[in-house]
Amino acid sequence: MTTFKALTIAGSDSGGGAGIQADLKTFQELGVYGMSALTAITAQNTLGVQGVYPLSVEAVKEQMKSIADDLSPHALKTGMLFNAEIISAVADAVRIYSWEKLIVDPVMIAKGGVSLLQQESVQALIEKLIPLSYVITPNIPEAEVLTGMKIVTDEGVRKAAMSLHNMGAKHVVIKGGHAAHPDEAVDVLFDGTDFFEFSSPRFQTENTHGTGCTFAAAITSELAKGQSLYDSVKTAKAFITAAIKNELGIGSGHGPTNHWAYKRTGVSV
Ligand SMILES: Nc1ncnc2c1ncn2[C@@H]1O[C@H](COP(=O)(O)OP(=O)(O)O)[C@@H](O)[C@H]1O
Ligand SMILES: Cc1ncc(COP(=O)(O)OP(=O)(O)O)c(N)n1
Repeated sequence: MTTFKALTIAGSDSGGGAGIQADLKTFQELGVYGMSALTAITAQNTLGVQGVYPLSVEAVKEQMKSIADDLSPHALKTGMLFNAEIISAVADAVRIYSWEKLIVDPVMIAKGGVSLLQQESVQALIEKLIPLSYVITPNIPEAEVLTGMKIVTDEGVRKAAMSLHNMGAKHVVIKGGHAAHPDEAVDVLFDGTDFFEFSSPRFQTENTHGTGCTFAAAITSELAKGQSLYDSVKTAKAFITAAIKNELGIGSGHGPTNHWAYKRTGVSV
């Protein structure tokens, strides 16, 4: 039996709802062996981010080398990368180690407004990492920063997806958590030719901390297992919908999602 392996290159969320912790919980729930290369440590809880401590680029490089030397991943995702030096090191590693199926979740700002990516590093993301990506998974504000477009309509989402594809991303998934639809949360996949929509009811809840990380990690897990991108996004949408719907209700701010829910309850969308 093959053991499918996935790697997350991201920051630590001490509160366990987002970042590396969300990614590893998702990999585990979806039956994939999870590995991590930490880029930064955040002191964080459901109330916000209290501290950000980036690791040295050498520390990030060494973790990636250790993994490459022994435990080659079937797919990998990036989350919080924090600065241009780390972005460059990750892009180099993807090329040097011939890592395929790179999912770039272009994390920029945490819910409370704290920056998880230095503003001047956006260009490095565009020039170095996006062209290597198999899928990029921005939310709407991230897609706006990357494309320079203001996105207010469904047509705007599609134009931004085309623009990200033109930047070199093989596929684009624009997440709809921040869209204007009052009743639905709609994510849009663009494969360079066609658009596909994945929709769920929009839940009225404050407990959506880490939804973006979890959704991208679920796509990564399914791609690691060899599923098609369409099926991977479909499963990821069901996973995140179950995780939001069955909220844990912990913490007094924006609570984390429920990573157990998909396997325990199952949700088909
Ligand atoms: N209130 C909600 N109800 C249902 N699904 C949601 C809700 N908020 C976000 N989602 C879903 O969670 C995933 C992450 O979306 P989004 O919130 O846009 O990302 P991010 O956490 O990066 O800002 C997407 O699949 C989105 O459709
Ligand atoms: C360490 C770390 N990485 C990423 C995030 C952002 O997570 P996201 O899934 O976009 O969720 P919110 O921050 O919007 O709740 C993070 N907060 N911390």
